[in-house]
Amino acid sequence: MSTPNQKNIEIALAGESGQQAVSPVLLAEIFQSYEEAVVVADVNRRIVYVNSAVENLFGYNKEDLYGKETKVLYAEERDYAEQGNKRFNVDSRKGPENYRIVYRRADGREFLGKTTGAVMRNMDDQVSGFMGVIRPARSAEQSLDALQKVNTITANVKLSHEEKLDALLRVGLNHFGLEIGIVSHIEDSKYTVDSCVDYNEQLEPLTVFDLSGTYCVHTLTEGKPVGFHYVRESEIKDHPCYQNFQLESYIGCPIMFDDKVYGTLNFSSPSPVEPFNKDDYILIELLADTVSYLLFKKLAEEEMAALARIDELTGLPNRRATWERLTENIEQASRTGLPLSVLSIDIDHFKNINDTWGHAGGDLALVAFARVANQVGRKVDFCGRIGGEEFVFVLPGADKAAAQEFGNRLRERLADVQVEVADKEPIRLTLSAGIAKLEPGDTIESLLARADDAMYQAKEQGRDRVCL
Ligand SMILES: Nc1nc2c(ncn2[C@@H]2O[C@H](COP(=O)(O)OP(=O)(O)OP(=O)(O)O)[C@@H](O)[C@H]2O)c(=O)[nH]1
Repeated sequence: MSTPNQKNIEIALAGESGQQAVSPVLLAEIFQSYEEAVVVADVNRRIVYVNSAVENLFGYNKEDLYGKETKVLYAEERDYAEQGNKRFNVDSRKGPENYRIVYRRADGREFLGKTTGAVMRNMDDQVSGFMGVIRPARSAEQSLDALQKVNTITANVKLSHEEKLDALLRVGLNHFGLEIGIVSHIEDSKYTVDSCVDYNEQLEPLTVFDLSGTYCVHTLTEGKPVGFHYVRESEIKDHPCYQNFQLESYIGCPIMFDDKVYGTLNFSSPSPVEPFNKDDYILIELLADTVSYLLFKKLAEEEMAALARIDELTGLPNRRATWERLTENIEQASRTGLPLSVLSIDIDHFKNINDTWGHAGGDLALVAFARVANQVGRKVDFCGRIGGEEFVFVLPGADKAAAQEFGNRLRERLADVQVEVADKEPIRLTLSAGIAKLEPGDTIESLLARADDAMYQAKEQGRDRVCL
């Protein structure tokens, strides 16, 4: 008796000559009772036959699949294309091969499948179709696959910190078959979503919850990975997280940072899942360690970047940072139309200070100037060290008169300072400053050049003064 699929298989298996290598009816009968999922496709990679195991594994009815490209079974379109290039094309001479592919079920869940695939040829040696036999990988193999992905993600220099976290969360979601992945930051009872992937697109980063309203409270109490696969059937069914969000499944692990709890890595879903096993707990611990490493790396990079912008001696913004901030201020002033003035400042007779009090004394004098500069400026003002004893003060919102008043106040405050040096008279400092106000068409260079000119005037006129 012929099955409804027989015609399709005949077409797929028969070459143009119509000669068949093996009876399609026999194939269908064998595969029907086969425990592993068998997919047969024609030369265009369209599905012509699936057995019952495919229906179970992928959650489709056979009829839904016939005529569709095998792409429908793949989680990643890229994998489908790659398989086409490698194996499932008419030029392929390779025999059966074993490989691993992430597949997607009808309900969207993904799984790793060990696959044996081959090109089928008829008696005339023409490609008559493709066949794949698929077995879901066992948990340990899936964990290994997830770990390989984690490795690839962390090693990828092209990904930003945020992209890496996003990719790691997706690895966890795929592995555990859950829908919401979160990196949380927890301080006291405040639970803040640092990063998240929510397949239902409801959760946003920076959302804040009370820790007691999340399952993570259990994770932190235990201090190790904790999982609930079916909350309704568990002892925590009265938990506020279940009452409020009906999350049936959860697996979470503390993220440790500098020997303290930073927060948690957790995955959850409104649907129950298979019970979590030992490998799952090992995997989430490794994922949490990876997140912790990424957080540490980001912090270290931020510190390095900040250090590269700070003058080591005075703690003021260095030349590079001064340029960056002044560029921002100029852009802002051009946008708002508010005035912006700068002071070019040079400490007077500094060579003499070095000669008299030594280089170390000169350094102390520079530090003393920086302290005064920080005290005199408003929050929006900033002073940068752009050379040895040369500084630039940037005053957003100040016109020339306000800048002059400010310069004189700075001069007077500096005059009050005595820099104590062991066994010597204290150092007293004066400064010469020149003011320039931002004009339309100014660049940093033209603005600072005018301020420098005014500063040289102040030097020429006898120092310890502010010139316009
Ligand atoms: N102690 C110390 N001295 C520095 C530093 N950077 C530059 N200098 C010195 O600052 C002095 C600057 O001197 P000059 O540019 O000749 O000018 P000046 O002596 O300040 O004289 P006027 O600017 O004309 O008032 C030089 O002797 C530099 O060696 C530093 O980081 N520490």
